[in-house]
Amino acid sequence: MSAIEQQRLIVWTIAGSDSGGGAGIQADLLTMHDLGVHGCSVITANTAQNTLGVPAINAVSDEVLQSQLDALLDDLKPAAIKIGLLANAAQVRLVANFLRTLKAAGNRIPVVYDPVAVATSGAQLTEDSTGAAVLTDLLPLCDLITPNSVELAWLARTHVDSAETVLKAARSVRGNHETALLVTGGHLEIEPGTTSDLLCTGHGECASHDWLIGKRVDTRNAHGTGCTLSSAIAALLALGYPLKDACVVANAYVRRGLRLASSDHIGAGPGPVGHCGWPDALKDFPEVLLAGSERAKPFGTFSESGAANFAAEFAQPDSSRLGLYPVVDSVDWVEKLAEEGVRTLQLRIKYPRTDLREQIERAVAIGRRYDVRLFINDYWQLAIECGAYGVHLGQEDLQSADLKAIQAAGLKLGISTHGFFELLYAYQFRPSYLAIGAIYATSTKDMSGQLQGPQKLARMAALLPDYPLVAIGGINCERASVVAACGVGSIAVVTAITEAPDYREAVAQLQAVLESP
Ligand SMILES: Cc1ncc(COP(=O)(O)OP(=O)(O)O)c(N)n1
Ligand SMILES: Cc1ncsc1CCOP(=O)(O)O
Ligand SMILES: [Mg+2]
Repeated sequence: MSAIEQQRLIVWTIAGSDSGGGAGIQADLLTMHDLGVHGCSVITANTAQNTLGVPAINAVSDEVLQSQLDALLDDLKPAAIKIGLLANAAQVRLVANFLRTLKAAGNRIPVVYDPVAVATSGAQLTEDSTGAAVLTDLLPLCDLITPNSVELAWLARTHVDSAETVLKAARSVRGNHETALLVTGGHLEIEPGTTSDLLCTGHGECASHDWLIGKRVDTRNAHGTGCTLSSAIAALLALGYPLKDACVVANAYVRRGLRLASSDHIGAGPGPVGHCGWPDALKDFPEVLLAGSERAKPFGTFSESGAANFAAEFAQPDSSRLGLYPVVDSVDWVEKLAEEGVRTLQLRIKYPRTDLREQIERAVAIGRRYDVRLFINDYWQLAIECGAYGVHLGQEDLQSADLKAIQAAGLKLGISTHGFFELLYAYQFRPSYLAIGAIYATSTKDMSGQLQGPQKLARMAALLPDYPLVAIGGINCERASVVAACGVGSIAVVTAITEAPDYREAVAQLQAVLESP
């Protein structure tokens, strides 16, 4: 392969063919192509179907299924696997054996299983005994399974008709496995006018769940949404997106397809969801439900203690472009950079001494003198007491900090985010700015597993074009113009200034990049 050829990642779909072209293998390959990966197909059944129903399933034999898997493994190794319709328990066991062998050989390939059991038309697509085989053989080998509420009820052998019963059934299906579970909510309406997907992740003490709420798209063209969602997640996992990010981006991809294909007419029945490219509009993305908000009540996740500290809609800064934003660890640096005309600064003290309050007071006084937007990292109580311009908090601080007190004191609030899921989560607080990082590898802080890169940054920034956004992590004078072109109005740096041979020169260069039109 020459240096300019780029290897396209391969994603397999092990699923049924939909002769109507709306779901199954056909939807999967369209999705994978749309998201920039190469899709390979392993057909489990040649379903005869159109937009009105499914006259026949036509499962392939075990030999036919195995031969496709073996052929692909010889030459087209996957970066992720999506599994859809498995027509009977024997197919479940065959695919499970195949995955087990792959894993035993040391392959770490993400597997997403969409347990297709019942078509939107109501047609049963798999044999009854399949469910039990899924739970014992296949589920433990998957990273994520994505049932809709009907499929969840089928797997859990229970009735699912409310937030509470969805959560209970999801927990019973997951059992003690690490497999994450995303229950798609198209069939249930927990909050009027919306769809709610339940995402269960983590394991043991770290198990948690999130509700993803999206505006319901009024369309009958929803055929193939489950297949499209799961293959989009597989494609995104192959591309290196973390699971929660892959789930919210795939959710948006499907809702974009529903919105843009809503007026299509294909067949006499419900037509297929569209495959309409990367989701770049915030309106297609779900909102992440916050436990402290009133809205969480019908979902059973409302917590009185969370609500006591909860606030949203923080004071906006005087400009949505905060410009060059050095993050420094001493009052001396605050003063030197204020003297250079830097207008946004953060005091980030990770090893506090006994005179922490005094340091913050001095920094605040300098900030006032030079008209600097001075943010204090972590120490929100001292920031309030000393009258700082604002506070910068990490995701984990959002549970413990008293957001009501920060808001009541009129302080601005900046929140760190690392990817799409956290961006959507933090946006629910409507902070004064959202920071996105780490853009590049950095020696200042361990950010392994949280690197975004400029393409992802640009995709995130496109969702909030007018919102104050700050990029941070590994940014230096050479990289600053690429980062600024991603659509952020501010760049936060530590070492690009504190370790520069001439910090004045670094400030001037970085400011020039941010101020150029
Ligand atoms: C502008 C900006 N963005 C991100 C961070 C990181 O904050 P946090 O997640 O709280 O981590 P620590 O800085 O506390 O290690 C930041 N400080 N500033
Ligand atoms: C505090 C922080 N948060 C995310 S990356 C980072 C460090 C940025 O430092 P540098 O600009 O030296 O890479
Ligand atoms: Mg912090």
